[in-house]
Amino acid sequence: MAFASSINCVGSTSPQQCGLRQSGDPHFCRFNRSKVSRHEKRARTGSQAMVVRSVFVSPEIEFSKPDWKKHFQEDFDKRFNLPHLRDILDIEPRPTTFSLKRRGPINNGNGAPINGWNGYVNDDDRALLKVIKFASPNSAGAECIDPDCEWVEQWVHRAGPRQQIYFEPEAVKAGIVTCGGLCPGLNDVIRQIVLTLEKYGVKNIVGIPFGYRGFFEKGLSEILLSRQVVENINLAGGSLLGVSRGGAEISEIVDSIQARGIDMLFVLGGNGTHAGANAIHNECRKRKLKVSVVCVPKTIDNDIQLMDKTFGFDTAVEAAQRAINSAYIEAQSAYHGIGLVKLMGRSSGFIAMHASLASGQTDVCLIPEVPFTLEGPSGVLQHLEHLIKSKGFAVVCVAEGAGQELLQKSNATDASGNVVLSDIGVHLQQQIKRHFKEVGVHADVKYIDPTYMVRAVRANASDAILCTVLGQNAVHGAFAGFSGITTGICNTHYVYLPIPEVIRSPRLVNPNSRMWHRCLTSTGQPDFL
Ligand SMILES: Nc1ncnc2c1ncn2[C@@H]1O[C@H](COP(=O)(O)OP(=O)(O)O)[C@@H](O)[C@H]1O
Ligand SMILES: O=P(O)(O)OC[C@H]1O[C@](O)(COP(=O)(O)O)[C@@H](O)[C@@H]1O
Ligand SMILES: [Mg+2]
Repeated sequence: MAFASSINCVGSTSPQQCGLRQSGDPHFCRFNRSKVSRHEKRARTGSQAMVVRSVFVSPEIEFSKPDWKKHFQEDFDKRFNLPHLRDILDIEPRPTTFSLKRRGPINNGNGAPINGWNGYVNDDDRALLKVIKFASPNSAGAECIDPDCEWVEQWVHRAGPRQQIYFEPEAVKAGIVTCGGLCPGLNDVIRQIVLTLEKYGVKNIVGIPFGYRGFFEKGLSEILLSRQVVENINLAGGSLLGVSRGGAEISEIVDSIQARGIDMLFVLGGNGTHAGANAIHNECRKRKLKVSVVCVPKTIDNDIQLMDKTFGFDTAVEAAQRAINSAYIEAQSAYHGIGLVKLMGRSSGFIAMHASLASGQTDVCLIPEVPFTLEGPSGVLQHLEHLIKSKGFAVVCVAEGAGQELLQKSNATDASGNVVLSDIGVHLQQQIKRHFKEVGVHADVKYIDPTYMVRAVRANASDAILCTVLGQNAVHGAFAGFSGITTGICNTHYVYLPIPEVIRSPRLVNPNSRMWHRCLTSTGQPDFL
C-alpha cells in the first residue's frame, strides 16, 4: 500500500504524528484508498498532496460522490450531538433559578422572558469550529476534510446558561474531582464551580479527594465545599482536593456515586480522566441514573483536540519562559556556555514551542512531533558546535517526549498506564558534554529541569479568566441536563463537546503549521535530519 503511506499527515513520518499513538484510529488523518480517486491521482503524480485532519472523518464518507458534504455534515452533527439525561429518562425541565439580573424576576414564572430580554443560550445556538478556508491541502497548516480541501461548515454546541433546567437546585448534591497531574488554574475552576452552583441554589457540594481514588479508597472522605471554603483558593497553585493517577474502577466509582447520592459530577482532568468520565457517564446511563457528568479539560501539555487551548497552558508557558531566560543568562555569561532546558510535553511539544517563541532566546527547540538526529553533519550536536564557534553560546529547549527513539525504552508505565518516558534532558546533557570533549572544544553545559516548578504555579490573569468561564459553563451544562460532555474554547467561542470527540487522540503540534514554522524562523535552527 505505497499510496496509503504516502498520504499521511503533512510533514509527518510516523503514525504518532497522525495522532495514532493513543487512538489507534487509522482514519484520523488518512484517506480510505478506495474512495479518494482524485486525491489518489494527485498523489501518484508526485505532488505534495498530503492532508491533515482537524476532526475524525468516518471511513463511510465517499469523497467521490457529489453529496459527500451532506453526509459528512449529517455524520458530524450526529457525533457532536450532546448526550442528555432526557435520552434515557422521562424528565421535564423547570425554569432556571440562575438569575442574570440583580433585582426582580427575569421571567414570568414559566420561562418566558420579560420585555423580550433574554440573556440565556438557546439549545440551538452553535459556534463555528473552524474559520479558515484553505485554498489547497498544500496551504500552510491546512486542515482539510476532503482531498481537495473544500470548505465545510462544522458547527458545535454553544455553552452557557439555559432558560430551562433539569434539576431542583435545593435537592442537588454536586461532587468535584481533580485527576491526573497538577496544572495551574485547578483551584480557580473548583472555586467557580462552587460559586456558580451556589448561585443556582445548590447547598450540598463536596470535593472528592485525590482523584478517582477518593471514591473508594479507605480513609479518604469527602471535603465539604462552600463559598467560604473556596473564597481564596485561587491565590495558590495546586488543587485543594488533591490529585492522583490510577484507581479508576468504573463500577466501584458509580456504586460510590449512588451511595453518596451525587447528582452532578464535575471532573477536571486530561485525556485519561476524560476517558474515565465517559465510562462513568455510560455506566450511569446503563443504570438509568439521573447523574450529570461534566468535564473541564485540564492538561498542562495542551493536548486536548479541537480546543484553542486548555487552562493553565498560558501560565505554564510564562513560567517555562523564565527558565529559558535563566538558561540564556547562564549560557551567555559562561565561556562557551550551553543552556539546556527540559519542559513537559509527553506527546505534544506545545509548551516547548510556545516558550521558545515567547522568550525568543532559544536556538534549538526539540519536540516529540518532529524527529531529529544528534550525530552527523545535520545533527543537533554539529549545529551546537557551529553556534559555539560563531556566537559563543547556545540555548536548547527540549520537550520531555522528544527524541524518545534515541533512548532506551524502560517499558514501565505509571499508575494510569501512561508510558514512563526516558529522560531526554539528561541524555542531551551527557551527549553534548561528550561531543564537545571529543572534538576538543570547551563547552560549559548548564542543565535546568523546571518541570514541577512550572506546573505548581498559580494561574495568571488570562488563565484565571478562562478557568472562570469554563467552571461556570460546566455548571450550566449540568443544569441543562447534559452528561458525558466537556467544556472548551473553540475558535474564541465557548462550547460543549461530547467527550469521545476530544479524546480520539492527543492534540499534537502540526509540523506544517504556521506556528511551528514561526518557531523555526525565530530559533534559526535547521532540519536535524
Ligand atoms: N482509558 C481510561 N479509562 C478509564 N480511566 C482512565 C483511562 N485512562 C486513564 N484513566 C484514569 O484517569 C485518571 C487520570 O489519568 P492520567 O492519564 O493520569 O491523567 P490525565 O487525565 O491528565 O491524562 C487516572 O485515575 C486514570 O486511572
Ligand atoms: O510526574 P507526574 O505527576 O506523573 O507528571 C508528569 C507528567 O505530567 C504531564 O504534565 C501530563 O500530565 P497529565 O497526564 O495529567 O495531563 C506530562 O507532561 C508529564 O509527563
Ligand atoms: Mg494523560
